[in-house]
Amino acid sequence: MSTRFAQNGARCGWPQAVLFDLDGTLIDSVPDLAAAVNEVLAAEGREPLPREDVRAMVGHGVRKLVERAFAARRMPLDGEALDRMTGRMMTAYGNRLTADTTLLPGAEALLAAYARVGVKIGVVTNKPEAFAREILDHFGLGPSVDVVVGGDSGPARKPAPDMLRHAMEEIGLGADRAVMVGDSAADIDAARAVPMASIAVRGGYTTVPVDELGADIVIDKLGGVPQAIERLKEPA
Ligand SMILES: O=C(O)COP(=O)(O)O
Ligand SMILES: [Mg+2]
Repeated sequence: MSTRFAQNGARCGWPQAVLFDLDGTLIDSVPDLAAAVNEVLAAEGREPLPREDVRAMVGHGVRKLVERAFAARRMPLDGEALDRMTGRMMTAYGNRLTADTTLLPGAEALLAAYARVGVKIGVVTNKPEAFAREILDHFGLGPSVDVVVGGDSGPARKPAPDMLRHAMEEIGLGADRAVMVGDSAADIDAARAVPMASIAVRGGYTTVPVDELGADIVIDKLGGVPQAIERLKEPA
């Protein structure tokens, strides 16, 4: 992070806030998402999906994941049937939010470092807010995070800009004071629509090649965020 922060701890300068996507950016949740969706598929007599397939289905919320999973097992769902299966998925996944989910390397240190110097931290995820909070608390990240906006918090989900704007309203700063860090098109498209600076981290759940997402900077690892932010120009 900026030496300006490191040296004097002041809350001036840029950025004053960093917004993080959750799944594929701070955590690897696919093992639990896959186990839960396979439980719901099994109850309908459907074959399980490999984790790699589920990985490509994450990022647009629980309902979208259920829709994609059933479509992949030749059982397209919509309307009430999709509502019902989404309800089952909420129960199945809610029962194992952190059974096999892991923090991605560098997540803990990064959030703690920003929190220490007074940079506001937001988590902006398409997964339900309560699930996100439970996961963050499980990994001890809750106290470092100033605002959590989930797919059911009210604002339209990413790739719409609304959740990012809402997070900045809660934080009390303009979008030009923040950077969005994410793994997929939903995150980077949302940031561009705000508009807000963005960093894409490789290795997440994107189906679009990371270099084609249109982020201001692409980095290999979460630990590279502070250096990437140094390279981003502070908005006028
Ligand atoms: O699709 C989801 O449930 C969440 O995905 P996100 O945390 O990457 O926004
Ligand atoms: Mg993600």
